[in-house]
Amino acid sequence: MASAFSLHFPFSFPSSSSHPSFPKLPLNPSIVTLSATSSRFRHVHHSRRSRIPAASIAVDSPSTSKSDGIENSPKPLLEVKDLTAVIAESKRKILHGINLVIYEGEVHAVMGKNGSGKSTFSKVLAGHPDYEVTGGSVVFKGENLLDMDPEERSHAGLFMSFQAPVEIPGVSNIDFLRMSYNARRTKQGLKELGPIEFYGFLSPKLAAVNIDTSFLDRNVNEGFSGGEKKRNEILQLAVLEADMAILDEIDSGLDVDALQDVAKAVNSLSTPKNSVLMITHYRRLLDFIKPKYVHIMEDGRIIKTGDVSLAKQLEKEGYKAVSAV
Ligand SMILES: Nc1ncnc2c1ncn2[C@@H]1O[C@H](COP(=O)(O)OP(=O)(O)OP(=O)(O)O)[C@@H](O)[C@H]1O
Repeated sequence: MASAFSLHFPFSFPSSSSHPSFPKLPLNPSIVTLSATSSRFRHVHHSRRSRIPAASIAVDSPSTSKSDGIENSPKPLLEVKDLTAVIAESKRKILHGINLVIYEGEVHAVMGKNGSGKSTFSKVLAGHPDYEVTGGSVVFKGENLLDMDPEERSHAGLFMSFQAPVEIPGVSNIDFLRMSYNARRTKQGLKELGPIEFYGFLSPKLAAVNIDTSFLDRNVNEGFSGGEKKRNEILQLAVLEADMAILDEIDSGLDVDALQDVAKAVNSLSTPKNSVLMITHYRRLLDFIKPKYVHIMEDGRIIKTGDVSLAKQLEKEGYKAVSAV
């Protein structure tokens, strides 16, 4: 389902980054929207401030290859256990118990029929206020993600790219990127970068994503084509150096060249420490960004996990070949 974040965008931002009333800047436009609407979300979780130790989560799925106890072996980055969620307004149950563990350095893909709950899953991870978590747990970098508001999730290193990136009238792309970047640096106890230093940091990233410098002075996503918005999302990801990128249909609406650019940029950001969870309908994306695991979602659950051959089977035989019903 297409995200309606842009329709709900409630802020009217000042036209300049130097405006004094712009104190808390979340780390991407989607998160801006989420933060602005997250009071209901906070209610749902009653601000439980418990920190669930990672060790308490043991998910038995093919994607949960256990750490071998060697000091430098990959650590789990995201651990989702029996996650259930409903639509806040109607209480309709959408997620029926998701189990998934993603280790550092891993790329996972989630595929599934329209309406199977893929976007809902990603939005629940982002803390979208349209959904209430009704059960289960999500641990990110050893901390209880469900206790964090959307902005905190973003500061913690979670990046979400949504199907329909939001537009932010009155805020230039470069101001937005710099403020977002500095907000995370501040959280990390690092000194903010001034405009010139930031431009030096940004320039190679523009080249990697193949975005023209003229996009920096335009308002965030305003008037951008679908493909330009997706590239811009990846530019944000590159700037924020997130630990975990959740990319919801990053391939939709992209021409072949744009798809390759975006994929190349995502791949260039990959390190042994960060991970990607991508939602897609098409195997062609997996030719460019190669996942270690492909998960099939059906009716709000992961019903099957395999490697990329699962996506090939889907393409040939359709979802009936893997359906649980
Ligand atoms: N905010 C909402 N309000 C009402 N219904 C919703 C909302 N969010 C999700 N749904 C419903 O939940 C179900 C799962 O939607 P979701 O967008 O997660 O599916 P999806 O697997 O991402 O689909 P697609 O492949 O078409 O993008 C759908 O029936 C959808 O209509």
